[in-house]
Amino acid sequence: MLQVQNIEMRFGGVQALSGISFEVPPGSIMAVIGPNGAGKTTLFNVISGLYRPTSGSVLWEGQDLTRVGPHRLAGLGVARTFQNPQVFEGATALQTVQIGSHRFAHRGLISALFRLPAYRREERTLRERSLEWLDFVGLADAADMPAAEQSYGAIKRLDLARAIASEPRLLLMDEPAAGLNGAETEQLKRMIQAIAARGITVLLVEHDMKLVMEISHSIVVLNLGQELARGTPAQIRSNPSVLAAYLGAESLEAA
Ligand SMILES: Nc1ncnc2c1ncn2[C@@H]1O[C@H](COP(=O)(O)OP(=O)(O)OP(=O)(O)O)[C@@H](O)[C@H]1O
Repeated sequence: MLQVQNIEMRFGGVQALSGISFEVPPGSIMAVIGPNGAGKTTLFNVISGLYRPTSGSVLWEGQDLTRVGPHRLAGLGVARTFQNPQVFEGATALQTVQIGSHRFAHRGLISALFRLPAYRREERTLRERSLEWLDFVGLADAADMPAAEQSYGAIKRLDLARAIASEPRLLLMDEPAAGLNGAETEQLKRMIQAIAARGITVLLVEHDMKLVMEISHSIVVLNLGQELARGTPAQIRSNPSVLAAYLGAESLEAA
């Protein structure tokens, strides 16, 4: 269970977030939405350990993520994707995904240097697992191609495969649909649903209202750093203050 508890974030005189609390039950999909400047990115950065909040905590399986720092997330079963993922120059698609699974590598330097059988076995298993995740995001054919030469949409899918390869129990997604076309967003929707169906908890920050309405079990609407509304897609869609004041009837009706 992810529990966001009374988060407050101040940047100098700017109150970016105040009194933000919600829970995400295991295996469910929760979306954070809101107009520009609402505080979504700030909240995402707090939950993913990038920002230390002014006050409040983010509990994941009893651990406070605001105290551990982003580099320790994988060890706690937490992974994140990026709005604009960077890939290593010269790395293949498969190698990019393997970066995600490397935390499962137990063999040390000596066995790597001498390529001992146990090391080779482990390498083969990690490679096979990474190939499975590449296949999951529809990129099996690109395994040995340079990651950097993939399309923007494919690099985002690669980033998702990298995150999932660490076998997280919680997946944080920063604007997964940004920059994707309709077909790619539809594919993303099925992937997120498949991920949640495996029992992985998903929290996403997203602007694409159609996607949010279709996949979320629960939605938090932020405005000016505060919670404006929270509920199921149907509740949010018919919430007059959300509709009228912040998202605009058009974008919700289109969803
Ligand atoms: N590092 C920072 N220093 C000062 N103010 C900041 C900082 N980061 C965010 N803010 C302010 O906090 C508020 C919330 O910004 P945030 O980027 O979290 O909103 P958002 O909902 O993600 O917006 P968008 O949809 O445009 O990405 C804004 O007023 C912003 O100017």
